[in-house]
Amino acid sequence: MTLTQTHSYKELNERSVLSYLEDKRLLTDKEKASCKEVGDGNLNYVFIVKDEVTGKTIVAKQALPYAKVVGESWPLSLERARIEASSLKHAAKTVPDLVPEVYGSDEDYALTVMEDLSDFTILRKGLIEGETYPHLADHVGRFLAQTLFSASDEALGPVEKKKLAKQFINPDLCDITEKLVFSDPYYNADTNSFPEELREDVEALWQNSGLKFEVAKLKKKFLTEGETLLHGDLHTGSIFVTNEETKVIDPEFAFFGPAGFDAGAFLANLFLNYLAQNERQTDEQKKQASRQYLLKTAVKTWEVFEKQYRDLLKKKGIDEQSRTDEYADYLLDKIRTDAIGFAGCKVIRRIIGLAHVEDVDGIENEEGRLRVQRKALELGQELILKRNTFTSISELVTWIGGDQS
Ligand SMILES: Nc1ncnc2c1ncn2[C@@H]1O[C@H](COP(=O)(O)OP(=O)(O)O)[C@@H](O)[C@H]1O
Ligand SMILES: CSC[C@H]1O[C@H](OP(=O)(O)O)[C@H](O)[C@@H]1O
Repeated sequence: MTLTQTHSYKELNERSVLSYLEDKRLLTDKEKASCKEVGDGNLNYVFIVKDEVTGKTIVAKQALPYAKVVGESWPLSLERARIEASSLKHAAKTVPDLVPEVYGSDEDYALTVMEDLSDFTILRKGLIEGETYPHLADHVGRFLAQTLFSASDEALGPVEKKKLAKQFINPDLCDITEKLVFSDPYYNADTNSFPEELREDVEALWQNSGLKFEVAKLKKKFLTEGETLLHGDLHTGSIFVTNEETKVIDPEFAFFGPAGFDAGAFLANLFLNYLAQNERQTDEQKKQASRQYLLKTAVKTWEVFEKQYRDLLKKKGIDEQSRTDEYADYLLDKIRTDAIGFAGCKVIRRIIGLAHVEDVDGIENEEGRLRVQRKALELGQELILKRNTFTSISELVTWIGGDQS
């Protein structure tokens, strides 16, 4: 549903969002409702609203005209709210069970009203606690296969694909990724944030011209290869989980980019948690169990993705060229190699760049935290430099398990 657009943008708060929702008939009576802002992300407000008359809860997410984490000095287009709502609706066509239902969106207010997932846990938080989720790999593998295939040239044909791509031109948010993932961590940028103790390691990375050349190639892919519609920021803070279900949220970075980017982001965040568990978990058995789970999840996610993507190409590929086994081999090799390289960039940005992850930064023991940060920098660089040498994610994970203990 498109909510009637008769107003200009206003930043909402816990009171005014209730008036707004009552006005749009998404709430019975604002006097019999409660609201809490719970946004812990870098960019937006997230209001959880309870209608005390019906007992139902909904979520209203509003984009701010600037990056919340930085402040008004970093202006950002409100377009991202439309892109997020459109992306969720697009994903719902193929994986309705893996995204929150969108009840309405309002472009003027940069607002999306959606299903409340408060009964779920943010995957990053669960993994930090050493939790495991039996269906996660199946669900994320299916999410990747279905969403990446459904917007590709092979599924839509070039004309329909370009028409869809027009709706997901996302310059501001792509610019954030271009800077924070592919540029700033590789020189002495103001946005960077790392402890002084890491300076030597970071400066060595800045001196590594071979590495920087490979990052430049990966950045070029991100800038120019509009293969399919991406989530654009598929880290473990963008995934809600229970033991049975998985929901992918927060696709405001969606755009047409290289197909390996989302898998790379997901793998990078599993690997960061894997490294962090070494210092977080004191019980040796539990440590091994959770680390094994993380590596197995990486492998299984890829296997599910690859099998389903191959099936989709074969059954739904638009022309004969895209239905051959040779073409599937070629495409999946490319996606895997790119994904490993992007994973490396995503690991490095979380150590050197502006936005860090709780998995690592939340390690209380400073020496332990620095050990993990150094391991992550090593791993990130190896992923980028060796991305062409791995013939499967299973081979990559075996190497990580043996080398990066
Ligand atoms: N549909 C939802 N149901 C319940 N909580 C949500 C929902 N969407 C977001 N949240 C909460 O808000 C937080 C920030 O949401 P997110 O979409 O990641 O915002 P941002 O774009 O600012 O990163 C999430 O970590 C989660 O705690
Ligand atoms: C200035 S935005 C930094 C960072 O935040 C985004 O993540 P999220 O919205 O999930 O908090 C994205 O990863 C950006 O690179």
